Amino acid sequence: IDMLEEKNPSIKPQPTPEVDPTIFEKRFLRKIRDLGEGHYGKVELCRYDPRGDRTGELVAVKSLKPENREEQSTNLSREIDILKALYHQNIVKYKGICQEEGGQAVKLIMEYLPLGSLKEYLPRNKGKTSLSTLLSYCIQISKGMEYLGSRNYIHRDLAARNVLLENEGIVKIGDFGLTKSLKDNDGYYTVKDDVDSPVFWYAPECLTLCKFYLASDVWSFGVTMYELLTYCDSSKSPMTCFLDMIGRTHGQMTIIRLVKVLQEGKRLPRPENCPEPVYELMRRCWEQTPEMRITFKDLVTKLTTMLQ
Ligand SMILES: C=Cc1cc(F)c(CN2CC[C@](CC#N)(n3cc(C(N)=O)c(NC(=O)OC)n3)[C@H](F)C2)cc1O
Repeated sequence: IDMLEEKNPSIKPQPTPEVDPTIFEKRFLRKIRDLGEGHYGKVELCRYDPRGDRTGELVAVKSLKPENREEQSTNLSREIDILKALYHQNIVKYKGICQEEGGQAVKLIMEYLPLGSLKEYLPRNKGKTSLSTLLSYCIQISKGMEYLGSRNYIHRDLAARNVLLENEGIVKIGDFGLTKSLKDNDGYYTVKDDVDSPVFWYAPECLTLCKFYLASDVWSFGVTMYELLTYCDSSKSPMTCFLDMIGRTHGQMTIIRLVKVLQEGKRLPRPENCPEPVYELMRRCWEQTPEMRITFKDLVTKLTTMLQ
C-alpha cells in the first residue's frame, strides 16, 4: 500500500465520517404506537428507519408532553445521563437521544422489549410460569437494584409495571423516571413530588418523613415480590389489599390510615402457594425501620439458595 500511496495518494483510505450511533434523527423516527403514559410524558414504540424501507430497528422512545416540557426537561435530561451510564444485564439498555426543534426538546431512545412488563405478562402466562421462574425474576431484579445502589442511585418506583421481560428467562428494570442520585452523604433523598408517588409501594419513612433511603427501595422490592408471587392479579394488588385494610377512605386520609396500619405492624398477606420462607423474605424487606431491612446483596444470596 505504501508504495501505491506514494504513487497515487488518491487511494489513501479515507476515514469514514464519524457517525455517532447514539444520535437519532427525528425525520427517520416513525411512531408505531404508545407503550405507556406517565404524568409528564409518554413512551412510544417507534421504528428508526433511515433507509425508509421498514428494515430499521424498533426502539422505545420516552418524551415529554409539550405542556410539561418546560419544567420537566431537566428531569428527563437527568434520567438520560443516569441510564447512559448504567451497564447491567438486568437494566434496560440506553440507545441514544433524539433532539428536536434544534435541541429544545430531547427524547430518550431505549431498546424495545416486546414482551412488555411483568404486570402485563404474568396474569396471561400464569400457567407456564413456575415458582422457580418467579424466584429467578426476583434474583435478577435484586441484582439490577444492587448494581443501581452501588452507583448511589435510588430508584423510587420499583414495581412489576417497571420490570420488563427480555425473554421468558430474563427480566430487566425498564424505567428510571423517578431515579435520583444520593449525592449528599446523609444517605437519603428528600421526596418532593408527591403528585404521583406510588404510595402503596412506599416505605413508612417515605410516607411520614419524605425521606427515601437505599433501604426504601428494598421495601418497594418486597412489594414487587408480592406482586410477582400473586402473578400480578389485580384483585390482590397492593392497592386493593391496603384499601381493604384501611377502608375506602378518600383523599389525603388514605396516606394517614396507611401509615397507621403499617405502624401497627400490619403487612400485605402471604400470597397463596407462596412458600413460608419466601414470604419471610418479603417480611424482611418490610421491617419498620430502614436500617433493620435486608440488603439487596443478601436478598440475592438467600433467593439463590432457595432456588437450588
Ligand atoms: C415521561 C415519563 C414516563 C412515561 C411513561 F409512559 C412511563 C410508563 N412507561 C415506562 C416504560 C414501559 C414500562 C417499563 N419499564 N415500557 C418500556 C418498554 C420498552 N423499553 O420496551 C416497554 N415495552 C412494552 O411495553 O412492550 C410491549 N414498556 C411502559 F412504556 C410504561 C413512565 C414514565 O416515567
